[in-house]
Amino acid sequence: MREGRAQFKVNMSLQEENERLKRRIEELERQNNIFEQSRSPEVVWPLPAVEQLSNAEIKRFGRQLILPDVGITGQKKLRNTSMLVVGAGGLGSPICLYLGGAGVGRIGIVDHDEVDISNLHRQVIHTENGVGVNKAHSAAESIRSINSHCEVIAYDKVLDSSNAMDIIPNYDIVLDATDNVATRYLLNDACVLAGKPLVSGSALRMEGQLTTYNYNGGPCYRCLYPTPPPPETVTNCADGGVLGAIPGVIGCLQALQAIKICIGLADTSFLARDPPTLLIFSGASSTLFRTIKLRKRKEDCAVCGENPSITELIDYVQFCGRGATDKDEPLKVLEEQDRIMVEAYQQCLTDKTPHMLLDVREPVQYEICQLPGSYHIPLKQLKKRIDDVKQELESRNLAGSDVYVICRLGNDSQLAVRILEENGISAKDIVGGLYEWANRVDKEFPMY
Ligand SMILES: Nc1ncnc2c1ncn2[C@@H]1O[C@H](COP(=O)(O)OP(=O)(O)OP(=O)(O)O)[C@@H](O)[C@H]1O
Ligand SMILES: [Zn+2]
Repeated sequence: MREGRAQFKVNMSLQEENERLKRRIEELERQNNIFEQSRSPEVVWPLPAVEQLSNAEIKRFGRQLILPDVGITGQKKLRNTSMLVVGAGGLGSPICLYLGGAGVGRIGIVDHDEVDISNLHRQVIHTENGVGVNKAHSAAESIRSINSHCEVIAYDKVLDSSNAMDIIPNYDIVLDATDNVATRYLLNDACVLAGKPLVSGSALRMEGQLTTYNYNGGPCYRCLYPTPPPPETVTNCADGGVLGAIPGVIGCLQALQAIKICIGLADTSFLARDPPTLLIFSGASSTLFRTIKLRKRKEDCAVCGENPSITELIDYVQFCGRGATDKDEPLKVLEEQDRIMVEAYQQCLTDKTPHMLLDVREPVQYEICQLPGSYHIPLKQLKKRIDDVKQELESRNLAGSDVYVICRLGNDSQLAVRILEENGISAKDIVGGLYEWANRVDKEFPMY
């Protein structure tokens, strides 16, 4: 018996070692790929400077060239500048289209993800034909079809601590078009270390924000936000929704800001004022735009301060409690015993196990689809409406029975279970929510 257990332990540690080595090989292959890419014979580093614009370029950029703010000098600067766009999603789409169209000489695009049909309402650089294609490659193709003179380099990988310093120092201006906190800190630190301005945007629901970090002696992201928010308080487009035109507006402004930095117009822009400014866009309000002054660079900032404690990239997944590919890493705030799989919940239904199903999605989502018999209270109202839950349990003759909690992806439902348990109601989370239900139990269930 004991021998069997010892053998089991040996097998486990061999298996773990095997997994670790596999991960290491993958990591080395990834780094090697980037190295190969940056050394590929067609790509010359740094971007070779062009002294004169060709007749074809003068014709193509005529409408832009006659602007006194641009002129031949500005157009040549664009031609001789390389910009890195991280994220080819809602923000990255207009950024890439306008930078490519404007005549930026070299554009690098980083994105590990593939185009999904639910991206197309806002990620306008991709098409239905591109569904399933890596977004960096899909965006690169679109730019090339708009401006074949633009040199586009697609990096079909996650930008992380292992590769950021191989990529970022090669570019003049960096644009953050990503959607997660870990990448925001990574980009910030990498841009400070490499001395690059970072044009940063964000968009969610009907709102967007824009600012430029590490530019003109201004603050970096860490000067303003030294510590990341708790992972469970961060919402992304998949959870919160977004109207397509919102990242459209912010992405266009990011492209404009990068162009202004490049041609030397940004110093007179409100975004480079002293103190620097954050632009807030509220798509639902009548005024649309407002600006707020940001604090100046912090002398004791951990990365851009006088005596920085961060002098190389750190582990941002650990620092933020959540990674860049948050789709693959659902929140995990509960212990196993407080959660059940969708198949087990289906079994509860078959066995008629006494329980109440609580759906904690927003009303607008609940209207789209719901499981029969579910009781609905949005997560935001749950704390105030605990008595309603208790009354509903009583009116269904279920007092003391478990409450099973469901949401769309299985994140909010975990937070709801915590609230219920804190209030003396026995509750369990349905892992992966309706998404997993639709995937594994009922293929006909509509998913959005
Ligand atoms: N560290 C990273 N490296 C490479 N690409 C990244 C990184 N972090 C985020 N991205 C990319 O940034 C893009 C952000 O796009 P967007 O905010 O529109 O969300 P999405 O992930 O495409 O959409 P949804 O959340 O609706 O599925 C995504 O394509 C994502 O893959
Ligand atoms: Zn700083």
